[in-house]
Amino acid sequence: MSEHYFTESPSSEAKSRELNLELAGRAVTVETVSGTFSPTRLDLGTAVLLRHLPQPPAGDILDLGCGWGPIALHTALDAQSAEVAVRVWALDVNSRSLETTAANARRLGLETINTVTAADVPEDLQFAAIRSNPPIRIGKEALHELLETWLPRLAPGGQADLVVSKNLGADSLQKWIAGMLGDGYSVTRTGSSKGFRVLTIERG
Ligand SMILES: C[S@@+](CC[C@H](N)C(=O)[O-])C[C@H]1O[C@@H](n2cnc3c(N)ncnc32)[C@H](O)[C@@H]1O
Repeated sequence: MSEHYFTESPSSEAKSRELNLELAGRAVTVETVSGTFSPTRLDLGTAVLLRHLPQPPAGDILDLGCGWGPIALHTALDAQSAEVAVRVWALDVNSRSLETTAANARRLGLETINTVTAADVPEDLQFAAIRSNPPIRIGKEALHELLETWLPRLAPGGQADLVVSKNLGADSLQKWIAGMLGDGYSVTRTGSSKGFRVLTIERG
């Protein structure tokens, strides 16, 4: 049986490859590996999100479900160019994803990226920004649990940006997030491109 990209410890043979792409306006070469999400190219939804993201705010930024790291790498590169002090928490359940993101951060000399599992994140830490192409395929219940865990950890004034395929329920997810977070947050669709929605959550 083939493994899911969200397997904690992939057992299939790890086949690495290099991808040349542009992140935060810079031509870079990164490593990807089989057994992680979208190892052959930058995912289309992630590309939509990266084009949409504002300059990162200073502080702690969460890449929720980092895969091989495109969102964390883009954020750290963008912060470096703008001379904004960030600490990027690249979080995943998949050990191979975490190793690959860490290798990519080293390759690009980005010391602001911290690769972590949920247990490594201090309980009282709040995030100035949360960025994610969330793992819709883990199922509705698990996805809701994941978002319920992390979205309330936005700091006051913080902003989360999520990209979700329209066909995979972006509009109903937007309503569910608004209901789950309640007063004190706004949840709006701020982008729509190539079948993907960007949902932006702001904490007042
Ligand atoms: C759609 S992929 C996006 C990967 C990467 N950010 C990208 O844009 O290419 C979602 C990621 O979430 C991870 N994931 C699944 N369940 C998770 C959980 N409970 N906690 C953290 N990450 C999880 C998966 O392993 C996967 O890497």
